[in-house]
Amino acid sequence: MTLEDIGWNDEFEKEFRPYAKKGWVPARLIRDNKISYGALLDGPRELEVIMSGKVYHDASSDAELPAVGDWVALDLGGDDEDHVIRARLERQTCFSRKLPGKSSEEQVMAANVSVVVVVTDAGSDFNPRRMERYFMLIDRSKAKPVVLVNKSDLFPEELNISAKAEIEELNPDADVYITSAAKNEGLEVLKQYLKPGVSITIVGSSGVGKSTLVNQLMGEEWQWTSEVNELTGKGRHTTTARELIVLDEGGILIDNPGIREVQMWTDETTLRESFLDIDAIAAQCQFHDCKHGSDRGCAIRAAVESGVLPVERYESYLKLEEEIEKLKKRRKKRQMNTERRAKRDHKVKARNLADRIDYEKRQRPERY
Ligand SMILES: Nc1nc2c(ncn2[C@@H]2O[C@H](COP(=O)(O)OP(=O)(O)OP(=O)(O)O)[C@@H](O)[C@H]2O)c(=O)[nH]1
Ligand SMILES: [Zn+2]
Repeated sequence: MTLEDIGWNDEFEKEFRPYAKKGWVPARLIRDNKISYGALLDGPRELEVIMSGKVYHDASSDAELPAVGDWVALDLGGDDEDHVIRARLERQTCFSRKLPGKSSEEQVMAANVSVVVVVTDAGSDFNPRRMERYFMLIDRSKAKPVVLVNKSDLFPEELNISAKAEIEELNPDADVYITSAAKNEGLEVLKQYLKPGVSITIVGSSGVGKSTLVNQLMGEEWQWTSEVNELTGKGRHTTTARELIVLDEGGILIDNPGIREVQMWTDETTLRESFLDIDAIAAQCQFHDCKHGSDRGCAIRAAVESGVLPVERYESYLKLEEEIEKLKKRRKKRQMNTERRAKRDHKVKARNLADRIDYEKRQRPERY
């Protein structure tokens, strides 16, 4: 397997030249362990690496820190020494989200991904608002949006077709297909995107068929979970790790829990945004901390009384925080599972990043 097989190209090569002179080597990050990263190198070889204090301090925001999918310049350490990220190459695409709420902090889910596949279905998962949200993220990332209306075997053909049409109307740039991952129907359309060196990622709600799709793409011999070695966390394929899979027929699949989590975040933002009109009315309340009950000067109450705001709509607004709370619980659960896995798979050498950098400085003072 070559570097090109995992996404290396001329542009990266050019940018890397000065780093090569320093004796550093290119590597692609495939896993974010918070303290360390999993990196894939020529060979292929997988290493656990850490970022240098300089890379950490030079980043003016979290989004500038190395992320899954990034290409980095790696300073290989000898035995018992750390392998250190000295620089991050410019991202050619960047699939990221802004954290909800007041924070404007951006979080990178996957760098250098050319195609984002959104999986949905024509049934209970179908949600044009959520789909719009995905499209916004993909559009900003510069990746190509592809949508699969999956589980086609469960729904009448007309329903699948109208779901497809509705999605196409939302975004003329998106390629939309009707598929059944379980029956391996319609998936051949993905071949046109899965070219050597092209990275794709798959998003969509839980249970919509992402893992089933991945299994089909990997071919019969691959089992997404059962073939993963419990100790190393690596798949049976020697050329790949679970988070970055080089498909036999070309194409690089990037998948991790952080990317999968985008759906919950998307749902929260969509929920909030669907009540912007009520937020606007609430902003007119006389008191900042108005409970919209018997409070004096309540604009919400006035709007309900005058019929401007239907009472049912106000009631569903009241459930909003409850819904978001539910989403957060699910997110937390998923995060805990991920962390548990990361701890099991990798030895955590220090409690936090600052300790980690400190440790490195003490080990190799000559580099600072
Ligand atoms: N009938 C039908 N069932 C499907 C199809 N694709 C997936 N399923 C089933 O849906 C269930 C969930 O599928 P998964 O592939 O695990 O869903 P996922 O999107 O990976 O879910 P998370 O891992 O929670 O994100 C499984 O029981 C699959 O067999 C399909 O095209 N048709
Ligand atoms: Zn009020």
